[in-house]
Amino acid sequence: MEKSINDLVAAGKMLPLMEEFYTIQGEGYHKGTAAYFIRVGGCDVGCHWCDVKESWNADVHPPTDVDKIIESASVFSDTIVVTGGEPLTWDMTYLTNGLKRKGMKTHIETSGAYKLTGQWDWICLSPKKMKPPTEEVYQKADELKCIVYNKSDFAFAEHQASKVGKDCLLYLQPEWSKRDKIIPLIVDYVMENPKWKVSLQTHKYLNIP
Ligand SMILES: C[S@@+](CC[C@H](N)C(=O)[O-])C[C@H]1O[C@@H](n2cnc3c(N)ncnc32)[C@H](O)[C@@H]1O
Ligand SMILES: Nc1nc2[nH]cc(C(=O)O)c2c(=O)[nH]1
Ligand code: SF4
Ligand SMILES: [Mg+2]
Repeated sequence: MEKSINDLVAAGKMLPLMEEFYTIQGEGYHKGTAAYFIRVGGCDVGCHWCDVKESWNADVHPPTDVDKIIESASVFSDTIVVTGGEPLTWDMTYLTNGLKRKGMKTHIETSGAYKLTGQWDWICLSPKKMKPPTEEVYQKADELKCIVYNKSDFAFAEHQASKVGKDCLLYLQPEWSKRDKIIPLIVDYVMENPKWKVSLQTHKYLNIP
């Protein structure tokens, strides 16, 4: 029994599901768009400021039938955001094939630290110093969303921006706990470097998930 669940997880037919919720995409280019979020557990990137540390340990999130996840996701809206945890810890092929068959638009929030799997209409790449993205994901990213926690993150963001495709949108997002200090720096930076745009975690201001 144990083994067969592990096999199904390895095949991407079951995933450790942390939560699913219908909300408004709060961040980046699609901010303001109603979307159904699928949050998959498991991440070992280890960002010290991560706002969903409860997602890290996959073992506490029940392996869930991906067919059931697809069924519940397609009820609410046609935009599905897969996040985590780090969704690319797992094989996203089966999940996204199922969502595409239902006519859904598939979006992913990822650090890009692991092999890109799945069929995506929108890839939000949020690179982390601890475990940088794989080379292949840079050219596939639709938006690059760099988190700014301190001044040195601007240089990291510029280096990441040098690796993405020419049409990739560039966002700087303040780390939430440091927002009062960082927002003024981001504002100045974007005015001086207008290829960047500001992204805020607007769902936290709206008091929604
Ligand atoms: C929780 S992560 C999950 C997806 C994936 N592991 C990743 O990091 O992209 C979702 C998004 O929230 C951002 N994020 C996480 N904690 C944050 C914080 N404290 N302040 C601002 N953004 C944060 C991440 O950089 C990422 O863009
Ligand atoms: N509303 C809302 N928008 C989001 N955009 C990215 C999120 C994430 O945690 O991946 C997120 C989230 O947790 N909630
Ligand atoms: S990669 Fe994403 S989920 Fe993992 S620790 Fe960093 S912000 Fe959190
Ligand atoms: Mg979030």
